[in-house]
Amino acid sequence: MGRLGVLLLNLGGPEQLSDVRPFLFNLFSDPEIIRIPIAALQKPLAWLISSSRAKKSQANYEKIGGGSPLRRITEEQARALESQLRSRGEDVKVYIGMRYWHPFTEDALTQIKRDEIEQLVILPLYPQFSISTSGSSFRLIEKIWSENPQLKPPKYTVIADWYKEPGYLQAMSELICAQIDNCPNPDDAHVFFSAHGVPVSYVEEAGDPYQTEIEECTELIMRTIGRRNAYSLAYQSKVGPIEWLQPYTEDAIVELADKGVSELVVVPISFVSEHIETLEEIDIEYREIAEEAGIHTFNRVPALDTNPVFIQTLVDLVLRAAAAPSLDINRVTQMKKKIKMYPQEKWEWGLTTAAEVWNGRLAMLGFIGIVVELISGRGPLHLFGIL
Ligand SMILES: C=CC1=C(C)c2cc3[nH]c(cc4nc(cc5[nH]c(cc1n2)c(C)c5CCC(=O)O)C(CCC(=O)O)=C4C)c(C)c3C=C
Ligand SMILES: [Fe+2]
Repeated sequence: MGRLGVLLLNLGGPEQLSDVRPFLFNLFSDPEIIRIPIAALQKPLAWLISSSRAKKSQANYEKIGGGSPLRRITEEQARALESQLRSRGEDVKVYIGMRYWHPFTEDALTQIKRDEIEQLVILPLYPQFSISTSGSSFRLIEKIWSENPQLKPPKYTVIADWYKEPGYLQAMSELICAQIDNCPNPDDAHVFFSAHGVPVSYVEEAGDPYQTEIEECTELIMRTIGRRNAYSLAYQSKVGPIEWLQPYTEDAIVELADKGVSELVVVPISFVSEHIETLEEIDIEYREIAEEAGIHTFNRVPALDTNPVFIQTLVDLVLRAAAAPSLDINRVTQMKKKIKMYPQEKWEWGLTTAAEVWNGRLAMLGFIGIVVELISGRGPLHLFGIL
């Protein structure tokens, strides 16, 4: 084997308050995050939404010290993984490719080329696959390589998901058990998984396997724990007016309290590092909701960060992937996404799926117009200088 590279994919986060707005602009410019029916409107809409959300988002980042810890933690994970792999005799370099902030995926791929990496293992730091996370990064890599084919290493393989890995399940179980044992009545503690949500349409229309993988993951973790504690799953961090996966975390907490649950062990499930949604949303907002609802013990399970069992799992994943036949991005995406209606560009006459899609797109345009007017106080035609 020639020189091995590992590319860790992650979302990225603003490092200081002035980064928040451009970070949000990058995020909302991604059609895998917010799907604008007309591509030309993606950037103007991203600008509008990021501008209107920036203040609220900045206030939240301010509460956790003025920025996201994601870059620091991902760098620590990369260093830990690299040193473990090197101690196994591998000639390896680990890179970080963030989707929406520094260090960007584009820069990582350029550096990988410069370093003459011969075999690359692409490893998303998301245990479960979603179109909006790993899927978006895979699509970006494909785009960069198709525009600049010389950046593509001679050999590469992709790890699509890894939530079934025994080491990951073990590490999560140990962290959860420690928090169960910290409860006054450990047997009565309710294990409450909170996953980052996605819009329902991602699952029902675009075929995102995310919900299925999250559900399976919680069951596997509970089986690994092997205790009789009650458990449930809810979805957090909803953005915008459309329906996201339910139940929503804030509602589920109140419902559990109404049913008499008073000791909660809260498990962030879709991400392996501390970030704004653990440090602010769970630790501050949801804790407050729980306390008001009468829950007296709210033990949040820490993220894996550089947990040694977790890092060992990443080592095993990389070595196994490097030794196995290559999986390319298109095959992985096809395997993951059972697309029912997107993209749907070919027009057919009649009551066809294409007609439905275009009806939906036109309805969405009308809806976007209303949102633009609500946010800016001016109609879209005025706003874009058309009237
Ligand atoms: C598996 C994890 C994640 C999924 C799925 C996901 C989907 C998703 N997110 C948004 C909108 C926002 N996400 C934001 C930040 C953010 N999201 C994740 C993870 C997932 N997102 C992370 C790790 C972070 C960064 C955290 C940090 O520490 O900086 C934000 C910005 C923060 C805010 O303003 O609330 C937005 C907005 C959508 C729309 C979506 C699915 C379509
Ligand atoms: Fe998100």
